[in-house]
Amino acid sequence: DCSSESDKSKFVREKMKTWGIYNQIYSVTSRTATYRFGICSLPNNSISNAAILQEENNESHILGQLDQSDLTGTDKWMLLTYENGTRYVNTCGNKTRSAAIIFICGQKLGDITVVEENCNYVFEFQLPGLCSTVPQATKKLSGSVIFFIILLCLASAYLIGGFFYMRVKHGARGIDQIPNLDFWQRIGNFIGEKCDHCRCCKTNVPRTGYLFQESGPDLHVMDVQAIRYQRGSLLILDQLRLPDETVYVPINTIDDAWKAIHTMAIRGASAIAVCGVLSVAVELYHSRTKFDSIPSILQFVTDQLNYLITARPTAFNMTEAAKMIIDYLIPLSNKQQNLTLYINELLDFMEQLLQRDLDHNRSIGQLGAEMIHQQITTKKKLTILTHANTGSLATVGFGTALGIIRQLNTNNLLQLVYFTETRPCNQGSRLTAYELVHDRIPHTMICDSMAGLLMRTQPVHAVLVGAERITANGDIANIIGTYQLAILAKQHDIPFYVAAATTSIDLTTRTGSQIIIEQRPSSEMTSLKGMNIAAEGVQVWNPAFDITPAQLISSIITEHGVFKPDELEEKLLTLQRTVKSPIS
Ligand SMILES: CSC[C@@H](O)[C@@H](O)C(=O)COP(=O)(O)O
Repeated sequence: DCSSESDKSKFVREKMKTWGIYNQIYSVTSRTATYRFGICSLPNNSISNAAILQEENNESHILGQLDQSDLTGTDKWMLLTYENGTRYVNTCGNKTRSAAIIFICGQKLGDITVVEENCNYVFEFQLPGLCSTVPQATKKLSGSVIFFIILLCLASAYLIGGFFYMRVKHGARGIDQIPNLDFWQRIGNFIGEKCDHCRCCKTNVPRTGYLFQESGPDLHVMDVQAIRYQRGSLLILDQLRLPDETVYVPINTIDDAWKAIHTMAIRGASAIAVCGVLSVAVELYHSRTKFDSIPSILQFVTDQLNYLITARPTAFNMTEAAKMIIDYLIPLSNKQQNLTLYINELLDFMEQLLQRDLDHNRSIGQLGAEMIHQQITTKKKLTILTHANTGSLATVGFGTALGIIRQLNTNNLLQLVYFTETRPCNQGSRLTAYELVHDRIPHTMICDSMAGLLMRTQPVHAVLVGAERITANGDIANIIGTYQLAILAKQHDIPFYVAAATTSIDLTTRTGSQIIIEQRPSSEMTSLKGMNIAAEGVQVWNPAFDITPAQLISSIITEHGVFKPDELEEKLLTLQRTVKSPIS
């Protein structure tokens, strides 16, 4: 029996009796020895008073005496020690052997681990009775906890299910994967009054961001955006960093815009025009108090718009937008004498360009998809070849030629779109690829030099490109490589379509030969991402655009209809006579 009669030892002894280990004998074998011990009892009645016996190499040692025990603990832990065992000889300081049994919470009753067996002996003894003392059955959940758990499960199911639905069905990425994002933003009022993609905006705020879905066309917030604007602030997606990084950079001044257009951080005829005009709007808005007269504003706006045209002169859209704004301003200068109202009206007018471009592209998409579907008689879905980037990144949204491809895909008429990588600046492999992957449109990329073989060996139902400028006779200037595609299309009897808004049509220039072709730096050809890919000192020629003559073009698809190149001038003049508003 354990001899101590302290209160603690009595308490522990009673507990041990309850759990059925009191007076029991146990054994454990380590790598070097076997230990037999009794819990407050003798493991071997023939060796009197020996509470723990160690058997090692045919020798037996007593590790502690029964009448030299101590028993202590609480209901979470217990400790049984024995002392005054066999004395060590010439080791461990010649002291007597002693041992401790630590009782710990564990599910296997009587499972013993030898923790220490060098001079001192320590054992761990698993005891389920030392684990939680609260019986499971008494842990009842309250009604509100159950309700909360159900709510949590439903919310998780909604979030996880919604997340996958948005991702898989709609191709959503980033924050757009949150189900009903629009709704939560609106009820949570998470976006303030000057918000750019919510429906909570006050209705008297001009529709300056093209993401205002309620009143504008249903351009989805997930569409790639080249331009983000609200009054006083303009951001562009830096296309030089695509597809590696999606970074929006602020355009605070007209100079910022000129540089962004010139370096092609923003490119595409429509996007250039909108970015240029909105940079004037932003600078005008921030410096509005500095103007002291209406003629000074008129002068400022005219000069700046003309300056912006020089950033990339081949594209006509910037010239057209500049002319339209100046044509609007001159009569307004006579009509409106209040400086603040004059500036506000001007800003409203410039901001309408966003919506106009989007409307144009939507119409081009629909008219183009219809026309191609009617003209190309095949039972199969269509395979289209396109060049450069003419999508959301080249415009305010949706795109011109790529807009038609989007529409064909939506109408389930598209089998595949081939697109060229578009050397030297890779607008195809960097930008068109980015949009096609984003929109999950079936696609295959080719090098520019593969177009001939492709048309000869694979079914290609149409070639579809955009335009930087269309002259009165129906010639077009477009990104370099367009001309050779038109010749190849002719050779292989494939229709060659051009998609462009009427804002790209320049009736003041008669033929393509009069168009000034922008020359780009040679580094665009000799290096890639700052790495040399051509021999040092090589001489290069790098025209950004080429001219495709009207006779190689099957049709030109505009927002007002599909025209043959030779009927374009007459149709446009008729339209200009009938359309009243300069923004149409
Ligand atoms: C609005 S898309 C029409 C053109 O801008 C497009 O085809 C094009 O040529 C773009 O050229 P880029 O040199 O990338 O500005």
